[in-house]
Amino acid sequence: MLNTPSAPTKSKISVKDLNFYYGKFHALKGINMEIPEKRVTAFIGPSGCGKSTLLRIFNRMFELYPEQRAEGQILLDGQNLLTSKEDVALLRAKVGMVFQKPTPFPMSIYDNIAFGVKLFEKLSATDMEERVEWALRKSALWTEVKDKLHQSGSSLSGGQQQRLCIARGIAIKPEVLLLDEPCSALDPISTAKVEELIVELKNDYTVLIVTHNMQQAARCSDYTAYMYLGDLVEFGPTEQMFFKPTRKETEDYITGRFG
Ligand SMILES: Nc1ncnc2c1ncn2[C@@H]1O[C@H](COP(=O)(O)OP(=O)(O)OP(=O)(O)O)[C@@H](O)[C@H]1O
Repeated sequence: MLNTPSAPTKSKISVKDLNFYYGKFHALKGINMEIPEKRVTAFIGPSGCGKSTLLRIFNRMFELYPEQRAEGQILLDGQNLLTSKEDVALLRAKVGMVFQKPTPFPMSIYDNIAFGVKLFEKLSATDMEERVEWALRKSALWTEVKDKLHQSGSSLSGGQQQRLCIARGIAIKPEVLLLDEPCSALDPISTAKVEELIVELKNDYTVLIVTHNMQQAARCSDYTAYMYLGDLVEFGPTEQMFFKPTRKETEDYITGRFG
């Protein structure tokens, strides 16, 4: 069953004439798109088309590397985050990211979540306990870990670790959550749990997900962007992209005739 976006929603992120370079390599070419608020937008396309590159621009991750350069505008609620003077740590509190491989910090389950919250908020011990429980419940992990909050995060299974990373990401209450192939290291049961969670998260967050798994894009996303060789080929409601794409290239990719 494909998702049909419910009521239309306002744009959370506007991408305008975005070009991106790794040194001289032109990796993203004139991308324009409006990413809807409180919806799940999936980025699909063959390996190397620029999906992860685009995702990492949304929280300025690329700035860690001096040879990487973005031109154009990315407006988050109207503010260009590429030129904003805002501290990058504050941007990353608003735009959280979860990576392909689960990356729990080498500390307890509880501290994995409390650590990031402490950077941005001064909470009493009781409020912190509530926040940790809230994030773990939202991430569908609470019942599995509530009796072992002080055990190491790395003692959890891969799927539980990934849900812990999602809990850590949402505990600081971001507005946007970036998920870069969050299920690629997970078994089918854990994948199903994370997918359910993604659908749940859009009640509160704008979710952007890079995935190689077309069924996953179809199951979880409201909007889908198909990319190829640094171009955004087509972007629209997921149902339309899967059943009535306007571009032949999209249809070929989605039906597996690509390549
Ligand atoms: N650090 C880098 N330096 C130079 N080129 C890079 C770098 N990272 C990515 N690229 C190139 O940029 C292009 C886009 O890569 P990107 O990782 O964004 O693609 P992708 O669609 O996410 O691929 P995949 O699905 O395989 O993860 C590719 O041609 C890649 O080789």
